[in-house]
Amino acid sequence: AKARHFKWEISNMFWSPDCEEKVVIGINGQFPGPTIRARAGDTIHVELKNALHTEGVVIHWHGIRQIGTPWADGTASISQCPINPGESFTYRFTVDKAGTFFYHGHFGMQRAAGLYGSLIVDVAEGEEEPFKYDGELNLLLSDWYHEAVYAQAAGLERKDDHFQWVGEPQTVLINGRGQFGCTLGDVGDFQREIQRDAKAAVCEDEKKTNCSMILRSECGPFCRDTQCGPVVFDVQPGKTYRLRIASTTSLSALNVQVEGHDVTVVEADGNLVEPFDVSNLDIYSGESYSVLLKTLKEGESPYWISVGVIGREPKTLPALAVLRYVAGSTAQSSSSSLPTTAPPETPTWNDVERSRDFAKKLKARAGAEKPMPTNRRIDMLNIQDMVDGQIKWAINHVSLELPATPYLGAYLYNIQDQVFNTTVLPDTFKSGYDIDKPPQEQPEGVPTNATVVSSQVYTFKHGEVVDVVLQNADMRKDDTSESHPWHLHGHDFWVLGYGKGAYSVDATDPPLNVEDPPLRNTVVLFPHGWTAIRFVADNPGVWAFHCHIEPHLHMGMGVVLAEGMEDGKKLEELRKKVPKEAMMCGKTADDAALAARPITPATPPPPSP
Ligand SMILES: O=C1O[C@H]([C@@H](O)CO)C(O)=C1O
Repeated sequence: AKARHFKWEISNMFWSPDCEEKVVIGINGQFPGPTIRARAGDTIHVELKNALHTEGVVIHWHGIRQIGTPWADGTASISQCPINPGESFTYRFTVDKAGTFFYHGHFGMQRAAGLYGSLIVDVAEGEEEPFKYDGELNLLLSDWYHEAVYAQAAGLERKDDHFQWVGEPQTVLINGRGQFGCTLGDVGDFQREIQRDAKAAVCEDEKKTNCSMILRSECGPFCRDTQCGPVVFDVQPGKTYRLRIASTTSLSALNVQVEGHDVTVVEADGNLVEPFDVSNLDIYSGESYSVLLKTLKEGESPYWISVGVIGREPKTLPALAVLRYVAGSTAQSSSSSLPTTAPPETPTWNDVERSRDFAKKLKARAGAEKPMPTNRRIDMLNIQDMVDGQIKWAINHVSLELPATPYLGAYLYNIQDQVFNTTVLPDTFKSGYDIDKPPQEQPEGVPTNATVVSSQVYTFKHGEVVDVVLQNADMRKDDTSESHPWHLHGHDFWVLGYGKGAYSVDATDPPLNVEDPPLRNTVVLFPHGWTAIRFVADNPGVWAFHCHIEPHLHMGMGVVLAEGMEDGKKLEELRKKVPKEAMMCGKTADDAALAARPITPATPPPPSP
């Protein structure tokens, strides 16, 4: 295993992800940030300088479990203090297993501002994947808003009738590239409508070399070498490629299709799955997949890779990339043509049955460890409710509000009650809650508008095996319910099942899958349904578990899990390992400073004459 060192500077910069110039948060002048590539067992050292002038920053390593390094999880207010403008912080953690991951900002809505990149871990030296491939293509998917995240956040916080939802994104991006209001391929009426409304973009410098990729005249041209030029993947015929696909969208659920090619799913969230073939793949924010694609014979024309919105009524054009066949070793093919075919159509956005069927196809790869029996079940009712004039998302009627001091620091210095509300969160919600009614219209006996904003946590003894049943319900509007991708920090979990309506132990049909459930770190909760997962609380730390939709988390849709914090000895060990700079804020600032001070007494001042 190796130590891999990276030096990053994070700053605001002008960029044109979709041909419209805006400000993004970049790393070392790049958007998306640089790809981290490592092998399982390696240690990653990222020395990060915050060159933003007006806000702190943290980076979360999505899907990395941070075993024994909870302070490196990169969640502001939970695992560390934000790194102040001008200051540096070094993340040090082990990537313990192979897989397709990514990293992103986890303070405010910085992920939606473009702070993300890929993190790819290969198997350890000398080890092999149980499948073979000749090459890799990497697709980091995201969505992009023209409105600055500060305006988005402020809109979500407005009171009463002034609440301003972020709406659908302007553009879907593949590897940080997209074309606003414009599509490279021939499209249907709905898409033409969106296109007509939007401004056509032009190549930044048409005379630049390599501007060979002239696209549809009504909205182009786009040069391949501009920031919004389409992604073109060159492939050779008769080979197998591993497509690594990860989604760090702020809002959108996506569906990915490669025209003319079925793919075989082999990995989900860094875990091997029993291979299965699909013609298209759903991916929610926070998820990642690897699929194998077999290329066709020589002389094929180019094909579209299409990434469209599902789950919410789309107002955003599908993103398109090109799969270009090049013969033999002439990788720099002169061919500049786009596919002449119509891009594959995205499945109907609200076909939940189709999406649920896809989700249910995922099973652990044969031979994987089976889950152990559970000790505890927590039901988590997901609702949207009004609190003091603000629209909030809440779990069991508690909407998460993060404290100024990191929870982890509060435990390390034993000052929990100075930092957050220490009343533990309830393991269930009031029986009789009608999930088919909005919170303000609950039947008698069930509290209405009972939601509070709070910093409370769930606590777990080391080694507890915990089932969580996420329960979806009506939003504030009757008969409406949305899908939510839930992401757990610090662990993978088994996905035991998905169901419709209200969860009930007796009526669970089919029963929960404890035979071959897939391990994941993100799972979708479908509209008006439930999702059951199981995890082992064997990684002492304080971890977030939340909806990965950026505006929903901002509206309180998450919970905090304090795990193994009851063991004084373990806490003592942990305290010695945590970099003090991680806790130099809020109520832990003094303790951390004290602990960092050298034992040797300061030199006494010279005696006055
Ligand atoms: O949190 C949300 O708010 C809006 C809507 O419910 C209120 O305008 C929406 O679609 C969300 O997902």
